Amino acid sequence: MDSEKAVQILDEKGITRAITRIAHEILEKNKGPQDIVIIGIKTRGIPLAKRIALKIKEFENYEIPVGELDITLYRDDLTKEQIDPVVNGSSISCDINNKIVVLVDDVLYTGRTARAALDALVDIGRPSVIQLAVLVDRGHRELPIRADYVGKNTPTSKNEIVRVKLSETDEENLVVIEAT
Ligand SMILES: O=P(O)(O)OC[C@H]1O[C@H](OP(=O)(O)OP(=O)(O)O)[C@H](O)[C@@H]1O
Ligand SMILES: O=c1cc[nH]c(=O)[nH]1
Repeated sequence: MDSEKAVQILDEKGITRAITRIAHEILEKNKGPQDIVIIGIKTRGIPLAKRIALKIKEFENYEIPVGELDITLYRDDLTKEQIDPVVNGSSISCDINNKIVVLVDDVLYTGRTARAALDALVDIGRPSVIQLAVLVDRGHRELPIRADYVGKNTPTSKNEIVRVKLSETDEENLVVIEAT
């Protein structure tokens, strides 16, 4: 851990256990893997989405399509001057119309990223249901958003930061809370 003030809340095994549980819960809630599309929100939602899909493949021998969503253009704090039409890193090659879309992100905090993701999704298609899976719910919602699947509920104070590190993006797997 880099910072002396950091407190580890999940190690590599804990992250894997949380992903395994979320994969089981997704299958249970939706009565199997049919018609599910998993979409990761940039940045760390994408590797988490792929890990969940891989678990479902292990359990059910069923390949769930995985997409990538860039919510940058849908942020509610984006000013007109910041809007750059070339910023669109979304990559969703499968049809999401009438599908069960499971959005995946690493941290749920104010809910503003999840809200932006909903806007981005409805511009792409009309899923039958949209669900939300997060590795960590740290509270402090500013919008009426809740997650359907939560790896770990972690009460935090507003002057803390939850930092998720994944081997795909950060070369290690852990979640820490840091004081700012
Ligand atoms: O509920 P919220 O208040 O919106 O906070 C949660 C979001 O904040 C972080 O993203 P960040 O904007 O830092 O981008 P990153 O994922 O690319 O690091 C995190 O990955 C979530 O997407
Ligand atoms: O603590 C936080 C808040 C938002 N996003 C994060 O990744 N961590």
